[in-house]
Order: sequence, then structure tokens, then C-alpha cells
Amino acid sequence: MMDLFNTDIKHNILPYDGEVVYYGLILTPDEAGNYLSVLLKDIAWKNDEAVIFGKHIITKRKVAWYGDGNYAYSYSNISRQALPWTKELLTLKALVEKHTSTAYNSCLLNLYHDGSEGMAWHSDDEKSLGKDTTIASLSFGAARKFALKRKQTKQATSIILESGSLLIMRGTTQTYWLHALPKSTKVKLPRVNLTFRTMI
Ligand SMILES: O=C(O)CCC(=O)C(=O)O
Ligand SMILES: [Fe+2]
Repeated sequence: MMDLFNTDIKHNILPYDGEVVYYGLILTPDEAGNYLSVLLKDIAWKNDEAVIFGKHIITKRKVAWYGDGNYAYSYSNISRQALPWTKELLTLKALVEKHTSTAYNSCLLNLYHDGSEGMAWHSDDEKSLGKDTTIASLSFGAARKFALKRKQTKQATSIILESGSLLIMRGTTQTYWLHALPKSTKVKLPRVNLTFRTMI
């Protein structure tokens, strides 16, 4: 596929206690734009729900959960059932697996309609994901800042995720670091993010 934009030097953007590697573009801007249209149309987007301090919250951001099996996935006190892969998601999964030499069995999708929507600080450390799991993040649409902050020292770093780009988090990243997608009033266009994961 497109290796044109890939430099062979992929460095860890974390100083220690985990590995976050930015691969840059693995799709051309045109390919990424086409996928964005298809994903906006074909994915079963739903507003995310959570129960926080006993209060039922519904987010503006939309989510979807796809996977191999009948995975039940639970976070923020709400459980969700994985939908069967679509053709496009299987193609993208294979592409990401090739680039990262890792197999995934599920994918969490997020749709941020514009910069007024984001994701708060968290780590993907649910028991169902296993410890020190590899998560591959593929982005489409508006470029957005992805921020990381060490749990203990609050040391921070960030990177801009462009349309068609791939980022992976692996090793002890989820144990020692939080990540977030900050809101930005400057962003007027939608972004779709796919995180390929391995459920155990
Ligand atoms: O949208 C992003 O880039 C981050 C998504 C994320 O952290 C997650 O789905 O757990
Ligand atoms: Fe996350």
C-alpha cells in the first residue's frame, strides 16, 4: 500500500514508562477522505453513555464498537456489545495489522463532530484489554491534538494526529500515562478515530 509518506525512523514520543509511536500517514489524504465519508455513512454511530457518580450522562461525541466475537465491553458503568466487522473496517484492520505487526480483534470508533467535542483524560486499562496491551489509533478528517500526561509527575507531551495517520500505544503506556483529545474552538470539521484493540 502507501509507504510513500513513511520514514523508517519511528521514535517513541514518551520519555519513559511506555511507548507511543507515530507512524505518520499510512493512507493518502484522498484515501483518508474517502474512508471518512464511508465511515460517517455506514457505521452505527450512537451517543456514548456513562454513569458518573450515579448520574446518567449522554455525550455529544458518538461511538461504535465492532469486533470478532460477541464481545461485551464495559466502561463508565455501561456495557456494550460488539457489532460484526464491516468490509471497510476489515480492510483497515488488515492495513493496520500489516504496519504494526500485531493482530487485533476489536475496534472502538469515535466521532467528534467538531472541536467542541473531545475526550477527557483516561487510560485504556480495562481488565478486558489485558495489561500492557497494544492499541493502534487510525485518524480521519480534522487534524486534532492528542495529549499525554504521566499519572504521577504530570509530565506532558502531545502530537497532532492528521487524517490518514497511524499512532500506536504499547508497553506500559496505559499503566503510567493518561491520554486525552482536548477540545479546540478552532476545529470546525468532523474527525473519526478508530482504535484497534485486543480483547482477552
Ligand atoms: O480520538 C482519539 O484519538 C483518542 C480516542 C481514545 O483515546 C479512545 O478511544 O480510548
Ligand atoms: Fe483512549
